[in-house]
Amino acid sequence: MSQRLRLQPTSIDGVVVIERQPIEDQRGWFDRLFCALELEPITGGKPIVQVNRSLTRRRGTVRGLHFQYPPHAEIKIVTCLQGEIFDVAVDLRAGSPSFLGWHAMRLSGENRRMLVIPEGCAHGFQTLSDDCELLYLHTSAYAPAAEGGFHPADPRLAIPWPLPLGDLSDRDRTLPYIDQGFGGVNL
Ligand SMILES: Cc1cn([C@H]2C[C@H](O)[C@@H](COP(=O)(O)OP(=O)(O)O[C@H]3O[C@@H](C)C(=O)[C@@H](O)[C@H]3O)O2)c(=O)[nH]c1=O
Repeated sequence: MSQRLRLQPTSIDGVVVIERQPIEDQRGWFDRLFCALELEPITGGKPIVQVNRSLTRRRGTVRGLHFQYPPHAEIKIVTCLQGEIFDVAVDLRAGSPSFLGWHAMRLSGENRRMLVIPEGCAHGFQTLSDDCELLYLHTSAYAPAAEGGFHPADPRLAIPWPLPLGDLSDRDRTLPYIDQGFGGVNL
């Protein structure tokens, strides 16, 4: 089977960039978004159990930083189908050598990059254009009672959002900063 998904590690264990290699001909293109076999090194064979899509209308909007606590911890594969975002994965895993470290990069409909957010890591993004459409693949179903989150402007993380923080949801506006006593997520 042809490889269409190229995996590139980052400095954070488990945070992986997936570069899609679409097939083009005179009609247009054919673009593989997921392949259980090619992505087995990432999912460890865990099935994708939910697929979600979101639209964010305004440039500068921030969503996040969100994660789910065990037993609903999830691997999340994030794709920007339309527009451009600044996407961030934050390592919250207890005992991780990169605890509270983060990886940030631009994802867009044009660059066809996807970011893998492993279990125990938070995810957030800022839209760099209007009308950004995202697609998420999840290894765990949405479990509101297991949701965790930290404020995107957390001073300990100091994430360099490219634009002033625009629209935030009511929930995200009230997310806490990381407490000094936070020991991380135990998986
Ligand atoms: C995340 C989620 C939300 N919802 C509901 C709850 C709420 O009424 C509405 C909007 O939810 P939120 O405000 O949490 O949506 P949003 O702030 O876009 O949440 C998302 O943020 C990014 C950063 C992620 O990584 C996603 O996994 C998810 O947490 O949709 C679901 O039904 N299923 C879901 O999986």
